[in-house]
Amino acid sequence: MLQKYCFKGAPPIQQTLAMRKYLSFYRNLMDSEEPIYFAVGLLPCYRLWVWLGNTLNTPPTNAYYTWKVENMGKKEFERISKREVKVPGLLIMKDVSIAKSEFVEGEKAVTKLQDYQEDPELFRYCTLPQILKYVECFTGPNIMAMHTMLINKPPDTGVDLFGPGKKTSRHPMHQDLHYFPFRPADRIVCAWTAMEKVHRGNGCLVVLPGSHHGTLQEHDYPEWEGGVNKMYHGVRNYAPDHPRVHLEMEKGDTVFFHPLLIHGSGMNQTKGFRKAISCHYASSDCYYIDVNGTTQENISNEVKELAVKKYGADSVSFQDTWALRGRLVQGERTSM
Ligand SMILES: CCCCCCCCCCCCCCCCC(=O)SCCNC(=O)CCNC(=O)[C@H](O)C(C)(C)COP(=O)(O)OP(=O)(O)OC[C@H]1O[C@@H](n2cnc3c(N)ncnc32)[C@H](O)[C@@H]1OP(=O)(O)O
Ligand SMILES: O=C(O)CCC(=O)C(=O)O
Repeated sequence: MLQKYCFKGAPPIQQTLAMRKYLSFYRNLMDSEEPIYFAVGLLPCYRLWVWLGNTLNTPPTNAYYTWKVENMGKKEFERISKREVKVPGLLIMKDVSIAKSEFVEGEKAVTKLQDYQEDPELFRYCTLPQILKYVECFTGPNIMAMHTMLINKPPDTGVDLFGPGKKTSRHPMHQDLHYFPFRPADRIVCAWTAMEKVHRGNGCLVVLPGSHHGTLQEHDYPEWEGGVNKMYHGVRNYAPDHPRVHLEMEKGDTVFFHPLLIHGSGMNQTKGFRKAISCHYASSDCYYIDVNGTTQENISNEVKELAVKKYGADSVSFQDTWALRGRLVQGERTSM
């Protein structure tokens, strides 16, 4: 640990007055109060680390970078999964293999948090200047965060609760534009950040390089033996011999990609959960399109059905579901 945080050794570490006061506060609390007060006393600190992690401008070269990444997002994910906080509009998704199971609970039951725009802790990711600086290159200065996800890809090894290796942790190859009723595509970009090391073993992203120069393809559910997650549509036809790149990434690495890029992710063959956080951004100067009669009609119908079921919103259009969830993160909300 000393090495990780660039200390030369233990001897030079001295207790300062501030450290002494801080530690004696907790000792007194523990010695003189009921244990519950100690837990309550720790709360400000629990929130402070996360705030510091999000606020400090700590680049990957800084000794505290790992500490910062560890304090961003993961704690909030835990609290949401345990239902300690309730976030308006948030969809908590279970993997199809356990969707009907009562026996998997907490973090292990959560494959994805979707639409975290009302959770200040997680949404801070979408406002990070380190991310927006690159996003702006694609969107221009008026930036909307349109779609937010924290993905917790579950193990698919068949050795634990997830059944006999049904491969449902895979994400079929798709183009994100299939889900979006707004254009132009060149003003939309996804930022996807690894919350831990991602590699082929735990299901990193797989991309077909150059495919973003093509057009939007027809998408539908792939015919997978073990079942497919709801709304996980895949591109119907793509050349199976198209070169592929597996994006192996370190914790904290971010990839930015075009909404026409054909991509997906593999099965998680480890016993751990592979976490990543992402946001789809669009220029607020983009405009909505009517997808009726196009290849996007199938997903539009599914999303509207979900909006009716969840919110009883029977007159909501596909475009409205996006306008309601989009949040301005920079500049002016001109059109979207
Ligand atoms: C303001 C209105 C907002 C409307 C919300 C719109 C969401 C739109 C999604 C857009 C995605 C854009 C993505 C672009 C980027 C590319 C991608 O990420 S592609 C993948 C996109 N798809 C998803 O992300 C799907 C996300 N999941 C969900 O939305 C939900 O978790 C859900 C699958 C719809 C289920 O949620 P919920 O209805 O809350 O679940 P339950 O009440 O527990 O169960 C209901 C019913 O559904 C079955 N079920 C649950 N989970 C799954 C699953 N993973 N796969 C299949 N079926 C599932 C469950 O068993 C219940 O079935 P029953 O028969 O009714 O008992
Ligand atoms: O994180 C993953 O496994 C896949 C995510 C993805 O394909 C997407 O965000 O469009």
